[in-house]
Amino acid sequence: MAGDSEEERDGFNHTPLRIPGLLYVSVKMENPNLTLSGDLLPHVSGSFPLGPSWDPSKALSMERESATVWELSFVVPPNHEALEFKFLLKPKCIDNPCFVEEGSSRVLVGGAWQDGDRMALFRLDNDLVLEYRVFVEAKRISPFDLAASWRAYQENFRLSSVRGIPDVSINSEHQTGSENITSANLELDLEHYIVPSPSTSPSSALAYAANSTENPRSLGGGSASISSSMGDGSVPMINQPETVGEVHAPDQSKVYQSPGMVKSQSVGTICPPEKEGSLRGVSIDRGVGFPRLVKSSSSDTFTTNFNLDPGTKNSIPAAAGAVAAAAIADQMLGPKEHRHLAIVMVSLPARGKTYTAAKLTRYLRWLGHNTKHFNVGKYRRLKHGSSQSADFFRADNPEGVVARNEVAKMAFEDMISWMQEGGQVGIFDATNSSKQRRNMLMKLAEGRCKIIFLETICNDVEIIERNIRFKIQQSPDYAEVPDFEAGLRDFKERVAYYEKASLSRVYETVEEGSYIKMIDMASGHGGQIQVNNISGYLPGRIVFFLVNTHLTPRPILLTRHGESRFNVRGRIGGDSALSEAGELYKKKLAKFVEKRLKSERAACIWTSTLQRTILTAGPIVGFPKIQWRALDEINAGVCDGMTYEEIKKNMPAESRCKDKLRYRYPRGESYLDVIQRLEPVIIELERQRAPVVVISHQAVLRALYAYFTDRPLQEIPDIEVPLHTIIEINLGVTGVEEKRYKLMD
Ligand SMILES: O=P(O)(O)OC[C@H]1O[C@@](CO)(OP(=O)(O)O)[C@@H](O)[C@@H]1O
Repeated sequence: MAGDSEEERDGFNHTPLRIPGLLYVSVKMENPNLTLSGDLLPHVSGSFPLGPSWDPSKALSMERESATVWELSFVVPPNHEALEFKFLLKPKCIDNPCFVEEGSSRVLVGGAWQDGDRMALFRLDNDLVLEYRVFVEAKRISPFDLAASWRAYQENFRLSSVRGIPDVSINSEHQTGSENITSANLELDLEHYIVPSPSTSPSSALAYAANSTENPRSLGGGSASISSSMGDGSVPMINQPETVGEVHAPDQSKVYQSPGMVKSQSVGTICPPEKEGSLRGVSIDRGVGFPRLVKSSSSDTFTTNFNLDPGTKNSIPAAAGAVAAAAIADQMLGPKEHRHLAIVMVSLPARGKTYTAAKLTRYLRWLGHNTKHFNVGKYRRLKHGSSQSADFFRADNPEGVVARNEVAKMAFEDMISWMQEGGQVGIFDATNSSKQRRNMLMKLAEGRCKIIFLETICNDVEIIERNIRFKIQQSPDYAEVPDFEAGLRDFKERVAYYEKASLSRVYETVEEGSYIKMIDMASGHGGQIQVNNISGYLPGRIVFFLVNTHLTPRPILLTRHGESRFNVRGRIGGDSALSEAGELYKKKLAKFVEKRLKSERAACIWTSTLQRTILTAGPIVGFPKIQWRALDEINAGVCDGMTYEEIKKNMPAESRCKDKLRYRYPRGESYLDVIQRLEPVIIELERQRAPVVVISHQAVLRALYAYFTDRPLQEIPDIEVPLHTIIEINLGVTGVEEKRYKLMD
C-alpha cells in the first residue's frame, strides 16, 4: 500500500546496517632539492597509534614514491583520536644524529591536518635549512577491501620455499629417489596425451614459406581471392601486361621520410621482508596489496602523438624500451630515405633464402617492427603460371630474363608502396643473383628506402640436396609435375643456369653497397658472417639475430608451472607455492620430460626465478636447470596479489582490456615490456642446438609462443596457454611445427 514503510510491509526492521568504513590516509613529503637532502631518509615519529613512541630510533621510515616524494600510508577509523607526530630525517649511516622538524607537533584529525599543510623545516648542523612540502590525502575504504588486501599482503610475504637454490643446478637421480611419483606415472606412449592445437597454430612443418608471403597488389589486387586460390595449390594465371614493369614515380608528399644507418666502410667477419611491526589497529602499507592512491595509469605511456611527417605514425614500432627509443631517435635524426629498410635477399636457389627471410620477418614483427615479406616467386607464378621449365630461368633466354625482371620490379614497387603507407622493413625475397638485377633495385630504391643485401651462401652439398628435395615436394612450381625425379632434374638444371660462369648474367656475389653475407651458417656450428657498411640499431639487431640462428632441428617445450595457490584463489602474480594439483603436475612433468628427452643428454630446463616454476622443475632429474629473471611473470605492480575483481573495484578508472598489449600496470609492466625483456631469451632459444624445456608463466609463454607461431602482437595477450599442458614447438629445416600434450584433466 502506498505510504507504508518497509517495516510495516514485512515486519522487519530495515534500518540500514552501518558499515563505518575506514580511512586510508597517505602522508607525503616532497623535497625537490635532492642534492641537499642527499643521504637523509624521511621518517615519522609520534604518539600511539601512529608510532610506537617518540623515540627517534623507533621512527617509521617513509617509502620513496618517486625521486622527490616520500610517503607513508596507514588506516584509521574515521572518528579516530587526534594523531600527534613529527617528521624526522635520519641519515643512512646510523652513527650520525637525526634531525627533527622545527615547530610544534602535527595533529591529524579525521584524515586532515589541524594546522594546515605547513612546510616541514629541518635545521641541519651547519645551519642549512631543508624545506619539504607536506601533503595528506584521506580516502574511505571498506573493511572488506582492507581485509582482502591484508590477506594478499601476508600471502605475498610468505617466504619462498626455494630460496637458496642456486641459479644453475642439476638434480641427480639419487636425490629424487625419495619422491613419491607413483601417482604421477604416465602411459608409455606419450601420443596418448596429445590434444589438438588451436586452429591458429602453424599447420605443419612442411608448409612452404613462400606461400604465406605478401600477395601481389599489382597483380589483380584482391588479396583475399589470391590467397584462397593459393591455398588449394592451384595457381591462377593473371595476365595484366599493362601494369607489368611500370615504375611509378613516388608521390613525394606521401613518402614517409626517415633516417638510417650507413657509416662504416669496413668489412668485418664475425665467427660464430621483513614485515613491519604488528601495529595494533594501524596497518602500515609497504606497497603490496593495499589499494594505494596511485596516480599513474600508464596504458597511455606509449604514444605516437608527436610531431613527425604525415604518414610516419605507422612506422613507429609497436614496442617499448630500446626498440621504441631507437626507432624514435632514427626518425628524428637520420636521412629521410633511411626510415624504411629493404632487406634484399641474394642467393642461388635452394640455399635457404626464403626460410631465412621468413624467420627474419617473424623476429622483426615480434619486436614490433612493421615488417613484410615479398616473395618474387609468388609474383612470377601468378603472372606467368607455376609450371615454367628450367629454360625460363636461363640467363641467355632474353624473354625469360625480361619476364623475371618485370615481376621483380612489380614486387619491389609493391613493397615501396607499402612502405609509403607506413611499412618499416620490407624483406625482398628473390635470387637477385646478378649485379645488373641489384643495380635495378638500387635505382628503384633511390630516395625511397635504404637497401641492405642479405646473401646466403651454402657449400654443404647435403644441405643443398635436402633443400632441393623439399622444394620439389612443396613448391607450387612442381605441384603439377607428378614425377618426383623429373622435377628434381628440372630444378637442378635451373640451379645450374644460375650458376653458369660463362654467361653474362651469372651468379655474382655481393660486393656493393651495404651487405650481410652468411657463409655456411645453416648448421649452427662453424661458418661465418661478413658485414659491410652496416650501422644503426635495426641493422645491428638483424646481424645479431642472424649470427645466432641456424637450422638444426630441435624441440622447445613450453609449459606453465603447476597450478599455484594463487591460481586457486584467482590472485595474480605473487610468489606462492604449488596447489595439490600443481604438485601432481610437477611429478607428471618430470616423467614426461624423462620419456620425451631420454636420448637428449644436452637438453636444458629453464625456469623463472619465482618459486612456482622452480618447484615445478624440482623432480626433473639429469638435466641442468637455469633460472632466468627474464622468464618471471608479467609484473602486475600495485595490483600484484589482487584478484581481477579487486582490481576492478579498487582501480575503476583503469581499463586493461581496452589495450591489453600496451596497458602497463601502475609500477608494473605491459605485455610490450615483457616482449622487450624476452628478446635475449628468444636469441638464446634460436642459438641453442639441443632441446630446451621452458617452465614459465602465462603472459611470458604467450609472448614466446607468439614468436614461434608468428602471431600478431595484438593477439598475444589473449593466446590460450592452459595450465598442465606442454606445448612442443619443433624448429626444423622447413619451419615450425606444434604439438600439445595435456597431462592432467
Ligand atoms: O595478462 P593476463 O591475462 O592477466 O595473464 C597474466 C596472469 O596470469 C597469471 C595467472 O592468472 O599467471 P601465473 O599462472 O604465472 O600465475 C597471473 O599471475 C598473471 O598476472
